[in-house]
Amino acid sequence: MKEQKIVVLPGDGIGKEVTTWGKKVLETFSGKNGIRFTFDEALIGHTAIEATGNPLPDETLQKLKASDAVLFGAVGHPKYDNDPSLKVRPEQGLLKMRKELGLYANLRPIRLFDELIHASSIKPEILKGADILFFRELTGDVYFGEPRERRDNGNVAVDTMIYSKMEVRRIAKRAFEAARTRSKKLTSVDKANVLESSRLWREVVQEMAKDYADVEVEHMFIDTAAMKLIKDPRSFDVVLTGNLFGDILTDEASQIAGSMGMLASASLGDQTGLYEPIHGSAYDISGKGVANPLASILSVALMLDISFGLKAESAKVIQAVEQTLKEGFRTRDIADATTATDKIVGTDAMGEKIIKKL
Ligand SMILES: NC(=O)C1=CN([C@@H]2O[C@H](COP(=O)(O)OP(=O)(O)OC[C@H]3O[C@@H](n4cnc5c(N)ncnc54)[C@H](O)[C@@H]3O)[C@@H](O)[C@H]2O)C=CC1
Ligand SMILES: CC(C)CC(=O)C(=O)O
Ligand SMILES: [Mg+2]
Repeated sequence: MKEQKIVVLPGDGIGKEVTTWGKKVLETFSGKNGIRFTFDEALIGHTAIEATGNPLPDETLQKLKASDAVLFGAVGHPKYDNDPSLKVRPEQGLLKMRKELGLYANLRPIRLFDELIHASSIKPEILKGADILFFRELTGDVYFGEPRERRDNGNVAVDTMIYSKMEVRRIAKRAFEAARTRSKKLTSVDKANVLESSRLWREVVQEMAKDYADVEVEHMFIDTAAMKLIKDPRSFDVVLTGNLFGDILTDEASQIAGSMGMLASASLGDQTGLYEPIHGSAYDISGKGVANPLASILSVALMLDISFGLKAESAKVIQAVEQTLKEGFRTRDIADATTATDKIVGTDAMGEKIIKKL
């Protein structure tokens, strides 16, 4: 039996609540098909700052580097959001983790389950059939660029938007390869009419397009992409973009799937893979037992497939989600206000419904 080490990082807020269910899903597959999962929990974010003063303690980083896959929840706490002057912040732990593990490719599938077509605020006839795969670059851009500082006695703030050709090439390669296995259409999103880093981005994608003549490439400015995503979501298939634009566009795209609580992601590089919902710690609903655990559970489906090649098991998780939605069970974020047929359940009841089907 092959042993695979999973590091679980619940993090903060609803991160803890939903990761419990992602982990339980993994447990149901352990010891089957020649793979046994072992679990090791570690600290990150506000929880880690409270315990150690560090949002990504060395002990956590060592465990992550020795892992076969990581299941992450979310970080963040209102204490820091309400006081921008604080120097040590939970999100620094997340950014450092992505950088240290070389997780440059963030895959964010926008999967619309038919059962949730009325949960979205977009009209069903605009949505039906929408299916998008985002490739968000994850270790570059303005989130990491230097200098990043205050000047002029704190009266001026500087961040640096920066990309190298190498950084663009490696994420674009993954997006082109994925486009080949899907509808052979790739939309690269930038702001090349204004930003030099975007002009470099576009130049690299144009150069690479020559090697992927079978893929239709479209270049779109971020402002137009934000508009078209809502106007005509079916006109997108694979979307390639940078760290900042990808962060924003995928939160927007969560409304195609019905809720932030439905979007899973995989962060990949050359070492271990990390799987996490796209949402944050959602302190507005934390501790109430209402968070949707399906994004964490669907992140585990991505892990089973991508990190462990367990395609049938991954499909089984997705089917369990689909079936549970067909039966009418909904956390309140995906409830359809126009019908009385939804059965509203909390985080744990939703998690249990899924586990019973595996
Ligand atoms: N990957 C991460 O760890 C991320 C961390 N953050 C951090 O999280 C904190 C809160 O940020 P927000 O801007 O509020 O973004 P958020 O993603 O936590 O929440 C945005 C909205 O979506 C709802 N929501 C999110 N996940 C949900 C779920 N599973 N079920 C039901 N509803 C859900 C929330 O209730 C809220 O109304 C901040 O400190 C932020 O820095 C934000 C995004 C990602
Ligand atoms: C700290 C942020 C970059 C987290 C976030 O919003 C994300 O990764 O989507
Ligand atoms: Mg985000």
